[in-house]
Amino acid sequence: MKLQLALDLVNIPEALEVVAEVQEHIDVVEIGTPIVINEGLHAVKAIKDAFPQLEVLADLKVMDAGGYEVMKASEAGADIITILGATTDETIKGAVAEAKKQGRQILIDMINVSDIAKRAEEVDKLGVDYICVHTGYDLQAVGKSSFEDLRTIKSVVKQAKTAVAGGIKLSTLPEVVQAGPDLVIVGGGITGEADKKATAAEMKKLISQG
Ligand SMILES: O=C([C@H](O)CO)[C@H](O)[C@H](O)COP(=O)(O)O
Repeated sequence: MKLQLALDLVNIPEALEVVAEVQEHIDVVEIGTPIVINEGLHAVKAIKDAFPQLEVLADLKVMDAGGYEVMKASEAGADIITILGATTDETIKGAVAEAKKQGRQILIDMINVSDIAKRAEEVDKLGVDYICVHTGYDLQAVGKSSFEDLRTIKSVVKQAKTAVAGGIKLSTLPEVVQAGPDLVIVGGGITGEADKKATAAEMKKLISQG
């Protein structure tokens, strides 16, 4: 089980500072959608250049032009690129083909997919690397979480690795770890803490024990 730090509400210098603080306790750094919108793929390159030992995920949430977007993110140094589960199979197939060519991985973000079990079974057959259940900021704000959806994908996905994101904190991590995802994604649960390093270390410890 790996720990991914999601960086969303920072610029490139702030992102570099946070990763420097917690780098020994994380496996993957996510350049979140807001950073990509604000800074472009330069943010992916800046983190990969500074921390080549860490995997970098570009959270592009691609909805169209799958092959092209994966090619550009790969050029910037992304190891993993996100594609929306809500898009067409054609977009996902294009992304998977390009990722294989470039030696990169595809994570399917199931945000706002209504029938999680059905769509997870479908995308699992398209050769994707990860299927991720995700409660976005706007639904977190009205009290939703992804824990039930994680159990759902764990019961239907046969090929891909599973991931979970959305509002995970140190206090809720044990429940997540118990469900056994391959990748746990945490943003505000680390970046919102006064001692980011200690929080990431404690999370990594819980994950290693799980
Ligand atoms: O993907 C994300 C969100 O849609 C904003 O881009 C976040 O990276 C993801 O939700 C993890 O962050 P937290 O919810 O703060 O843990």
